[in-house]
Amino acid sequence: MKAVIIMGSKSDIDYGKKIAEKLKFFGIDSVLRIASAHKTPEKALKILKEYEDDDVVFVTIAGRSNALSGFADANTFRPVIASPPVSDKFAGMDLLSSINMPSGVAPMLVIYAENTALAVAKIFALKSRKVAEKVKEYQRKKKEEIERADEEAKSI
Ligand SMILES: Nc1c(C(=O)O)ncn1[C@@H]1O[C@H](COP(=O)(O)O)[C@@H](O)[C@H]1O
Repeated sequence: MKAVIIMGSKSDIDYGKKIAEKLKFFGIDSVLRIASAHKTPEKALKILKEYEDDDVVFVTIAGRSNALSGFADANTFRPVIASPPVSDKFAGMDLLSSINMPSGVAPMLVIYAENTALAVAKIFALKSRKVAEKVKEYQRKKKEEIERADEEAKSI
């Protein structure tokens, strides 16, 4: 059970590390790899094949024009979560390249590191009781945060 985080460039490394860090809360190991569908498609394919026989979820991080996520999804039977780094450059329009896929290509789009880790965890929770319990704990904590915030807001 592992998340394979494939980044399109070394420039995505901080975002990749952030997802890896968030996955630790759920008890999920991850590995960080770099390959670009635009620039090194053979390498991207090799990475997919390297892990595909294990129980993995692929997370693809690709800014600007996201070819990597669709490419990855079309070439593996494992789930692919596209988690493009959000950028306000170019009016945030990079995100559009992660949405409208050709038929038969279905990477799941989730943005932000924490949400991406949660999505990975929910997939693994299908098989692991331990991960399922961590997801429930996570959700409990989120609800408690809102309860606390509400109490504070009331007394302003
Ligand atoms: N979107 C893609 C792909 C791809 O989709 O194959 N390869 C690199 N990139 C992204 O382009 C941005 C700049 O990449 P460079 O550093 O190579 O210029 C990065 O966010 C990367 O993920």
